[in-house]
Amino acid sequence: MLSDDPATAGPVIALQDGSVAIDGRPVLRHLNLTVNRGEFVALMGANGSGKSTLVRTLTGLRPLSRGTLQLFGTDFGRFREWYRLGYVPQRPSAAAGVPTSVWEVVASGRLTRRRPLRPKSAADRAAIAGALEVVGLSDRARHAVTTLSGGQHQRVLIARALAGEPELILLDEPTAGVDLPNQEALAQALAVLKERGATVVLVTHEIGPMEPLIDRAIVMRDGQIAYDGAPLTDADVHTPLFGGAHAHHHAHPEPVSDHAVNVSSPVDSHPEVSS
Ligand SMILES: Nc1ncnc2c1ncn2[C@@H]1O[C@H](COP(=O)(O)OP(=O)(O)OP(=O)(O)O)[C@@H](O)[C@H]1O
Repeated sequence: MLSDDPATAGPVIALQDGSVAIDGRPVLRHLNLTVNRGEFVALMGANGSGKSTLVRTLTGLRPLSRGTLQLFGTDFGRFREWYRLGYVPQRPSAAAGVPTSVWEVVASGRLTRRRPLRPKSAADRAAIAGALEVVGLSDRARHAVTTLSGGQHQRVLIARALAGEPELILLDEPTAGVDLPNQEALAQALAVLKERGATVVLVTHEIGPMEPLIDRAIVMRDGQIAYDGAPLTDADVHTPLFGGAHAHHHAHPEPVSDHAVNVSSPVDSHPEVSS
């Protein structure tokens, strides 16, 4: 999946002085963030601190109002290699509309790899089957996604991202409202990605079974990076770093989350994140 080409040896994400304003209100303020190839980063912080906005900015769903962003060494404005990114949004959307099978949702993750109007290749089929296996849902391939639990649903979305064989995967609270067995299945899927050398940015409120995977923790506070360093534990979440005793996080309620600030994509030409 990864090449040893020296041209791809630099940081996967390089954000400099990045600011984002929503309706004129600053939501991200002067962020500097470099993520190197193969790092597994936990992005943490109190509710409303800007984690989702940062992830959306990194995928192009939210434009920067100031600063520069490079992905894989390419200026964001010139970046076209969307197949190198996988994105699992906060809000589960796989079941919207007509009942779609698990296999179809995962297959949609191959869209940016395929040339239009071509039948799926053997490589496509192998990638789809492999992604379902990684998340432990091979036996559910023909089931309608509407029949799945919230945790299984999240695993389908992760399989969709995996099917595109991304080098960088961004996941926005995949474990929120998910029971422990499903969290463990998610952790196993992410461990496979990590072994393959992928770079992972994981927004999370609780670390739980992800703990052994995490190389680096970033804590957001009021749209800025309050901490960037060694991995934290779930106990650290109650420290002032996270906004003090009155600003504890709460996991989003079942099913998974129904986030009030869901945004639609202002970037039409971005099939991997807009479906
Ligand atoms: N579409 C939007 N319209 C208005 N305000 C928004 C929008 N999206 C985000 N915000 C605001 O930006 C700030 C950061 O929100 P964001 O969702 O990025 O935080 P978060 O750290 O991901 O929070 P959570 O843990 O609750 O998901 C919040 O104050 C939020 O209200």
